[in-house]
Amino acid sequence: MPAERKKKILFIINPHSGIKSKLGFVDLIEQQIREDFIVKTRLTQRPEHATEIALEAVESGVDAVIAVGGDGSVNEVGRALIGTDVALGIIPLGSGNGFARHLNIPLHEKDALQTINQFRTQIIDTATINGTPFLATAGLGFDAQVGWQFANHGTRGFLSYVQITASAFMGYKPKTYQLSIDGKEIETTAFLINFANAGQYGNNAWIAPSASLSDGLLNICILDKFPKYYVPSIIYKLFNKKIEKLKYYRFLQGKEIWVRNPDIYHIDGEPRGTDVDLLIKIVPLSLKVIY
Ligand SMILES: Nc1ncnc2c1ncn2[C@@H]1O[C@H](COP(=O)(O)OP(=O)(O)OP(=O)(O)O)[C@@H](O)[C@H]1O
Repeated sequence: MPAERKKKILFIINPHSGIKSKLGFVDLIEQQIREDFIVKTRLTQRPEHATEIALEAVESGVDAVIAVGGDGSVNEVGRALIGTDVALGIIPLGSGNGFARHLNIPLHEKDALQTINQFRTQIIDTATINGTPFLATAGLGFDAQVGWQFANHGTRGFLSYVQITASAFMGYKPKTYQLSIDGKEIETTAFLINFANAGQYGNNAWIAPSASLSDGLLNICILDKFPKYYVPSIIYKLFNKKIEKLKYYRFLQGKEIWVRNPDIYHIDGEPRGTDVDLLIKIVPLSLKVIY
């Protein structure tokens, strides 16, 4: 009987993500990944580089590309794999790691590497915003504000998120948005609006606890204007998967959403600006992931 073909996997390491050093990670891969895989590793040299490397890897016939980093890295690798049979693996070494946490991928590197050895896969939905793919969440309002400030902050990691969220909150004013969700028009003044494929921002802040990666729908989460004394309750509910019980929160579900000229937004935590309307669409069952 012919021996089973060895699977080819490429690790793409973002040295800039999170606060943990990636020095020594290549050695750890060599120690931990079983010999029945053919393994290569590459380091990114700049933003978007991971997408270029992953596209080349797809062309060369790999079985999986593993993003070593946070949600930004997962997005950059994942977008090259959408619609192919190549699996996305994740070693969560970012600041928030929201997508990996939603998939229950262990946060400890050695344990996360075991998920690659096991190579269990599932097919999930992804989404696009004006054609650019996202995997976990995209958002407007306060979400986008935090995304901008975090991208321009000198240091990464959870504590930087806490600092930035607190400073962005001071003086933040809710805005009015016009949306069309599967043809239904809505005008609303909101603190933030999140389009959730996966359930959390990262660091276990669950903005959409009931979001599913395989239901063919996005959760459109709206946090209305709220009095300041509600902040402790919002934080508690966000980190305990109870935000859907908050009276200033509501969510709808949809497949295709238009947003009229929102100014700034984020895609998987990475900030973007726009002067055109946004079209956000679910792409059902479009990406194979190792979980
Ligand atoms: N070599 C590099 N130098 C500078 N920036 C890079 C490099 N490679 C990738 N990047 C950029 O680093 C940014 C942050 O990466 P990533 O999102 O993985 O980590 P994080 O922001 O710390 O974690 P999380 O998104 O989970 O909070 C991304 O925008 C990515 O484009």
